[in-house]
Amino acid sequence: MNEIILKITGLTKHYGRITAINQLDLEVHKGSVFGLLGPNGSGKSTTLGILLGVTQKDSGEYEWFSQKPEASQRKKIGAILESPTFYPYLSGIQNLRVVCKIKDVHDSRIEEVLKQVGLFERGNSPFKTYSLGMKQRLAIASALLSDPEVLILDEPTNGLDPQGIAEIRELILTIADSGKTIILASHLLDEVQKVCSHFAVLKNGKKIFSGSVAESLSGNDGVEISSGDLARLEQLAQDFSGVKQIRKNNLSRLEVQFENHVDIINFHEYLIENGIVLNHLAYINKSLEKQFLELLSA
Ligand SMILES: Nc1ncnc2c1ncn2[C@@H]1O[C@H](COP(=O)(O)OP(=O)(O)OP(=O)(O)O)[C@@H](O)[C@H]1O
Repeated sequence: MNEIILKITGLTKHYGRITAINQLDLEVHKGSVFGLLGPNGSGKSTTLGILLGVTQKDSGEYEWFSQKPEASQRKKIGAILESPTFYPYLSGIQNLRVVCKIKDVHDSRIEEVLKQVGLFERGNSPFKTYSLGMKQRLAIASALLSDPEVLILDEPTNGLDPQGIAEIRELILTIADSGKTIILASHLLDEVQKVCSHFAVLKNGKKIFSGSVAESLSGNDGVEISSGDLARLEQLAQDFSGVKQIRKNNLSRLEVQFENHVDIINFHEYLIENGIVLNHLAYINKSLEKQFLELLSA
């Protein structure tokens, strides 16, 4: 996952007095599912628009595949920025034929992409009979026609019902498994948490955080423990080096925070060696949501 697919440096865009993107730096690595997370108006769509060459930047640079932007790269990037317009009376297959002509892609790709998005059985039905989720899947199929290395999606589950949302998220993961790099903009933390491997948080056009989702989720916030002899447990916890903080909560359990997560295992072994058997042990995990809200309110 070390190859850099996209590198953005100091990207800035103003709309009159509004700074839509402010000195944005980002790196997206091959094979990752990268989430651009931020509330409405934080600059996600503007960023994607610039990266696709449909919006002019004011300053800063970006490189796709370690090269300065040029038209030929667009073939390697599939994108859905807004709901694409399909002909309502034409079938899925006929609509994709139109896209093939525009993109100069051979028709033989249609069967493959329809299978990929799970629409093969409905390929001959008119577009207007598709559910919203199916329409979105056809849009993704259309973006996949040129077999791009990168797929860019702006709010891919907007307006879908829970089943449609689950299907699209599943599809994104399947596409990522096939080796493509995916960049998606979303204001939904839950979405980023469920499908992305890495993410950056934008606020007023500025990047206020970037990192791996797994690392952010495994943020060691400690454990909640209790035992028959709480006083002894507390004493042992105080004596253990690596314990940052101990607090008795309103369930008469101890919440113990550590300097780093390796210490949790060591800590448990240490308690057993000292004759303490825990009757409760639960990890306390600060959710990504809490971290996200903290970041945005900072
Ligand atoms: N064409 C435009 N003209 C003027 N201002 C714009 C234009 N496009 C975006 N903006 C402004 O730039 C800022 C960033 O907007 P952008 O659409 O990139 O954010 P976003 O994070 O994608 O939000 P949303 O999810 O609401 O689309 C906002 O303040 C928005 O009002």
